Amino acid sequence: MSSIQTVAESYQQFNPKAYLQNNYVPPRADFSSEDSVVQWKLRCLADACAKGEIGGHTLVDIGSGPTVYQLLSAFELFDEVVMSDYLEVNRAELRKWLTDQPGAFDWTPYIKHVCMLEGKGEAWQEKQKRLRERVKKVLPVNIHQPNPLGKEIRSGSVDALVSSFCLEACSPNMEALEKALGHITNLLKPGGHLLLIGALEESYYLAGEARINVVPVTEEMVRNALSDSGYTIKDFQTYIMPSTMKVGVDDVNGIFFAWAQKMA
Ligand SMILES: O=S(=O)(c1ccc2c(c1)CN[C@@H](CF)C2)N1CCSCC1
Repeated sequence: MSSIQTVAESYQQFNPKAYLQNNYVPPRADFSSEDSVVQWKLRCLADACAKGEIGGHTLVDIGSGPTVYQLLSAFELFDEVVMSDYLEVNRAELRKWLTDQPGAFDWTPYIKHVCMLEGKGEAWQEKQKRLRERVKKVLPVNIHQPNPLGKEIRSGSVDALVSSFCLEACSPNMEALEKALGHITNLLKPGGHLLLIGALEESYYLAGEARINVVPVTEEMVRNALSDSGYTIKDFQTYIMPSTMKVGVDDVNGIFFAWAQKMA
């Protein structure tokens, strides 16, 4: 069995609800503190999207998981958004929220915070409604395939990518991570943008019964991988996870945010 197959096996036990509870409610989702990781991450995304350099027709979110918050700033800049995940349980969780079904995760605090950051005085319900309308597809994805989204999305056709906690959490080793980065980069038009978020120096995380191995990466490793894949790095920020947010669900030491542009 290949090491990629081993990764796929470990994800069969993945529980989206447990993952959401571990990471997206307090203390990690603490909106009361400016120093919290949730405020830092939403600010990184909002600032990059406010520069006026990112935009176009199609935005693809690679490895969405069961979360939508990563798109709250970027989606406004595109006509269509495609979300994706390897697991049907995650795609189902996304569709539950996108169609406002009972039991869907409540992203309201995140939507309200991004509306505040954008400072347009917009009602959060309006942004929520627009995001739900803008997401046109929720597709299966496999980053270890040369065409991660199959025939649905052609190489060189995508204006921008977002990807959060995916590459390092779905690859057996750094070599496979770098190949996977190359696969998703092929989806981008030359000059297209990548907003990449991930865990620093994390070796595992828990999601219910699942214990997932993670490739521990440093800032330097991520910078080198992006450069080797033909990107110019436009911004790179790191957040050191405070002890109050180390709650036993993983051994993450920090979070990185990278804004990179595919060289023409
Ligand atoms: O940085 S988080 O605490 C976070 C969010 C998700 C994850 C981790 C950390 C670390 N392990 C990852 C394994 F894939 C998942 N965060 C949660 C609040 S919103 C911003 C992101």
